[in-house]
Amino acid sequence: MRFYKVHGLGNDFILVDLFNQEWPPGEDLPAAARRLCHRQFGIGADGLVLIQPSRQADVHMRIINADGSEAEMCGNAIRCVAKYLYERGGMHREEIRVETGAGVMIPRLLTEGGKVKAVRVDMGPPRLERREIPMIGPPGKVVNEPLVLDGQTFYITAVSMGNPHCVLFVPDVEQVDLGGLGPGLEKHPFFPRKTNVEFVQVLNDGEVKVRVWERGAGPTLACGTGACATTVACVLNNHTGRSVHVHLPGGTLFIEWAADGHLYMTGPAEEVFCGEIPCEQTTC
Ligand SMILES: N[C@@H](CCC[C@H](N)C(=O)O)C(=O)O
Repeated sequence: MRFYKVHGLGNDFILVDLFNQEWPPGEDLPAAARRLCHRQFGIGADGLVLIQPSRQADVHMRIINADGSEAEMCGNAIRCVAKYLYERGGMHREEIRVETGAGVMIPRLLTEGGKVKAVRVDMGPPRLERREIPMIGPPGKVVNEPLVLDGQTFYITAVSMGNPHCVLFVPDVEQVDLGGLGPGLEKHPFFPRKTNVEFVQVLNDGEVKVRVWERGAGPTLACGTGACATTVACVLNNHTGRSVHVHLPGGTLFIEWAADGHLYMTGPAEEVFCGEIPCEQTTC
């Protein structure tokens, strides 16, 4: 099977195009993702991304986290998918419709001299009702609400961008014990489908610094849906305006929560190398 190694600000993926090759019949997808994403025993990645035919859009994108769980949506992967389709998939047009577990998203290629410089994605509206996150508790939005973990109280804002996010504001992201707090918050009983976690330091009205603990992948260098959820949380807590530069360990995403209620994410996408996975190695 041919694959492409791609990343968005260091959030890296193994991209497999299933338009012209078949996923081996009977091959267990979660187990294959765990093996292929392994940093020492596999190719190494935060997730496995499959591109398949779709009935409602140009393509269907599936994202399997490094632990084998399937996510509804991935912001960094969708930019990589759009760039791949433009450059290698014969979809040489500005807008591509991508079906995801969170609905149809629309990436727009920003080109210069025929080369993709960045991708701007219509990420749709955020979902804020508690049951839509999903999160346990009474109806309503979850804005700056207390959550207790190991006897410590955190104030969280919950946002779904199709996938769940728990946003916490901190004075200094560098002081956060990501490996200590991340897993406990990800698997907190309040979140029946677990959650991604963003620690956010507000720099000014239009800039924040973020460190992410991703559901199913652990600490990553960037998270597109996380940057969108962060912007929404910032606005709901009166910390920033609606256009925010989100600085992540791997680089910066520009997020706008527009008047139409949709989030628009702009950032780069890179292809690093391609290769082939011998059939027997996809069997775990
Ligand atoms: N890195 C992604 C999100 C990937 C999925 C996430 N780990 C989940 O399980 O929801 C992004 O850029 O949005």
